Amino acid sequence: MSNRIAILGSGNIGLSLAKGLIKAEKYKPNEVILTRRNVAALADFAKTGIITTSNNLQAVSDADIIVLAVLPQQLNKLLNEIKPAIKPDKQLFISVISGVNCEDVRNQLQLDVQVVRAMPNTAIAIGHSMTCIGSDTATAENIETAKNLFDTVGITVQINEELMTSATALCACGIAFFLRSIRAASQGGTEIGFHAHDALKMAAQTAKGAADLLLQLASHPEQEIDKVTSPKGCTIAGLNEMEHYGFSSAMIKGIKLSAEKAGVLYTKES
Ligand SMILES: NC(=O)C1=CN([C@@H]2O[C@H](COP(=O)(O)OP(=O)(O)OC[C@H]3O[C@@H](n4cnc5c(N)ncnc54)[C@H](OP(=O)(O)O)[C@@H]3O)[C@@H](O)[C@H]2O)C=CC1
Ligand SMILES: O=C(O)[C@@H]1CCC=N1
Repeated sequence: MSNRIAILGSGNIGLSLAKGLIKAEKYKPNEVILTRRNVAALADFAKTGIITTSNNLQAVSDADIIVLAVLPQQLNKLLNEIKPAIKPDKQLFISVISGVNCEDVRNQLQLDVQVVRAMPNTAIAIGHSMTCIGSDTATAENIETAKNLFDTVGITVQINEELMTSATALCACGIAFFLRSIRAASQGGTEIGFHAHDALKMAAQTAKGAADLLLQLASHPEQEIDKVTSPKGCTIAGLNEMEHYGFSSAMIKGIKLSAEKAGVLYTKES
């Protein structure tokens, strides 16, 4: 079998993954197979040498790593379709689908396939994903294979499979939460005098600096905040006003609700 990866379901996250893997030179374009039913929507990718098809069976036959990247409610139909082409001893399944356990995939297929779950975010397209990896029965070698793959497109951590829905909320949905925070900051910036595009750039770079302070210095947010809040100053005034309006509480409640929702996205009967 050739060194090929098939991504079944080339929507937002499937395409982001493909872009990231090719950018990182983990795969050549002709080693990546993208599928979706409306294959015409992949025409731009086909022009770059990536294999695009609506034939999931053929894609599975031709690949040794198969990424499941359809919506939870689309999964069972897809698994029923690809079952005849699966070689359980020779292929690794990586599922990025929220709310679907490795066991759910095996039960639907009625095959003892190797499944690793991965929860990336859309920053995978530029090599900056936070990806959580987990499995129940996959071999250490296959978990390592999945980890190596996602290591090329960001940072990975291995977690217990039970925490995958929490990882979905914190990291996969999380990127949207931080993007919304940056948009809100830029809107504030526009109210106080900056043109929108300048305000957005200033807010985004400020957010990047905040994240890098934590990642590079391994410090705690409050440690870094204490360095900014001069006594009787304007930072503490702004921060406290935000807290009066429930800033931290809103983020915590949003993440909790996302995690609850992530746990019920898939129904076995779908
Ligand atoms: N978006 C994100 O940031 C993240 C999403 N996820 C998970 O990834 C999965 C996909 O999400 P997302 O990319 O946002 O969703 P999208 O709707 O953007 O992508 C799903 C894709 O699957 C395709 N598809 C549906 N049925 C089939 C089929 N039978 N065969 C082949 N392709 C099919 C659809 O195209 P067509 O209709 O043309 O077939 C569509 O392009 C979800 O399970 C989600 O939980 C995980 C982490 C992050
Ligand atoms: O919103 C969703 O359901 C998907 C899962 C994680 C990110 N997007």
